[in-house]
Amino acid sequence: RQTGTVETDAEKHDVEYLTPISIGTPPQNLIVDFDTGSSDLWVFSTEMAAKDIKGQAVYDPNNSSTSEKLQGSTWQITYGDGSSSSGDVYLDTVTIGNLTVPNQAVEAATKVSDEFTDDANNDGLLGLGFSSINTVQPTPQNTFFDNIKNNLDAPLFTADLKHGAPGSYNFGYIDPAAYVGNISWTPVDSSQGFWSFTSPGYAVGTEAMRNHSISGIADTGTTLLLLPKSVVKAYYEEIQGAQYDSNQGGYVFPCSPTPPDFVFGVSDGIVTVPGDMVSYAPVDSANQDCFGGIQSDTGIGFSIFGDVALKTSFVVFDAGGLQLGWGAKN
Ligand SMILES: O=C([C@@H]1CCCNC1)N1CCCCC1
Repeated sequence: RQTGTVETDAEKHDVEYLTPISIGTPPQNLIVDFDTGSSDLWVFSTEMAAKDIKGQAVYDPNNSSTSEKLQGSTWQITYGDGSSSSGDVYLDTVTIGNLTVPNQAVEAATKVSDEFTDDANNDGLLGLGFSSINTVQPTPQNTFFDNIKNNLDAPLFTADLKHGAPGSYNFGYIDPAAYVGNISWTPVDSSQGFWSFTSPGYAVGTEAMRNHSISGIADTGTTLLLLPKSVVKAYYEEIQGAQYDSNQGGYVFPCSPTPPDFVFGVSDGIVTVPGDMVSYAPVDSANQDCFGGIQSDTGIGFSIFGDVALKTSFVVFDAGGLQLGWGAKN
């Protein structure tokens, strides 16, 4: 039985968190976005048109003595923000930190949408959702975590994402030095392939908790905290000058004073998103108005607890107990 750890770094404004992995023999080093909201491990590859690659590292299966083409298999994924990618599939050795899966399905991209081409530092995605939503056809493939979880001391991983500082993903153990107090546990519904849970309520600033349950997914691959329209409206009503700005595509408000905290319940505990983390990023160089880190989940059908929520906590993704644990960071 094993455990592993790997450092993850925040891009500008914590828009995404990028983590090094290696693929093949000899190892090819790529830096990818660990995404608990999807379940494909796909990478930029030598099979793509040169015009679609702008600075990314690529996987070259022909340069790996351990790659094996999964004949006849293809994949295609479209994300909630409209971005997409597709390609074919190899089995190859994948290593994260000190953990290795010898025959991991590596989805080599032949095409990616502009959002990925224009994201120079991101070489692909590593899905940490449930394998039931892997897009490989005709036979869906397992995620890295599903392939290794039975070799781990415990079938779980943890995400310790930080604001503008390196964080870490750990596999197989809960680091007692990473959190203080008790971890609040809540059951996960994995039927849609996501780490889905229901928060019993929320509060704005120092107000009393409102009994308004919010169902959503813990998604390390989504930047913001996307909540029901009614909750978002109640929050921004407490900020002088906050308004929905159709040009920016979301709520914008004066960068100072610091907005109120947003608190949401997790079973017997609470998670506090500090006001200065709700203030996501200035909308212009004048730095007067800020784009909100809390926006509406309209049209998705459930909320998305993205990085704005996750980076406040030490989060345990427990596939054994099918539960999420939220702990206060040390
Ligand atoms: O495409 C996504 C997200 C996009 C950002 C990265 N994580 C996956 N989904 C999650 C929400 C429901 C629709 C699918």
